[in-house]
Amino acid sequence: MTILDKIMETKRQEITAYENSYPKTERYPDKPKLIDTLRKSRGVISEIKRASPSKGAIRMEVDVVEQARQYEGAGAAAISVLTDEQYFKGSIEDLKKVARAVSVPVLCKDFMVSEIQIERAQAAGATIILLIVAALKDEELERLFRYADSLGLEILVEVHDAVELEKAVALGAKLIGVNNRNLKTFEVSLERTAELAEKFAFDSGSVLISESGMNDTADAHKAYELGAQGVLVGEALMRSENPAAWIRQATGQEAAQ
Ligand SMILES: O=P(O)(O)OC[C@@H](O)[C@@H](O)c1c[nH]c2ccccc12
Repeated sequence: MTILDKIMETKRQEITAYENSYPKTERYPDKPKLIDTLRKSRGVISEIKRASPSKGAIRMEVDVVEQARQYEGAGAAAISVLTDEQYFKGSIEDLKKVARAVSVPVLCKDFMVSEIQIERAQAAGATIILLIVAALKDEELERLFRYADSLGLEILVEVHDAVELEKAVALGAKLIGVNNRNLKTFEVSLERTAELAEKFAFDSGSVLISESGMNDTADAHKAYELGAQGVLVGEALMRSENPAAWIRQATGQEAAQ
């Protein structure tokens, strides 16, 4: 059983305890659409990630609001918040706190298998959800995509190979993320972005986002050169003493030191 299988199994158990509906009671600061931001300029989707199955603890004690404000202040295109508790030590509370504090798009980073999680993410202030092609049956992927779309959410569709990319395109996904990390083996390589960028229809109006494994801002520049319009960065920003400078360097607002 791969780690992805294991996470999905846990997730299916976990969500049985969720409430049946999440009324949208709280108002969060308005946020633009990530697709509009990325069509205008390249950007860093900056992640709040306390821990991960592949790396263990990264920064368990992070002040998520403080971290998110630094990201936003440096011009992050969006903020991604891990909400999975068991494997990533995040929470829906982390997401709420961030969504209240910032005016950039907020991505609920979790393993979606059901509509109820999507409602919960939106009620917690997320404007984007993630759907991982490798984790879903075609029918589930399509159903969850349509559902999130009908709620006015943006959907980042994550792919890892050419077959998955075709599925994302067939769905009509506008935000397509190439995960450089294989969620089954943990192997990481920017080659995944290189390979799928060759097959990507850049004139289609969709944008390519290169996810994971950016060790430094030079990696982000490489991803942009390959055609990515956005990069999704977690660990490097969480470990950086100056995440704001990292983001500015990655977007070319500040020279590398
Ligand atoms: O910390 P990194 O290597 O910069 O990666 C960030 C992000 O891409 C990664 O957290 C991620 C990408 N897809 C996911 C799906 C589920 C959980 C996590 C992820």
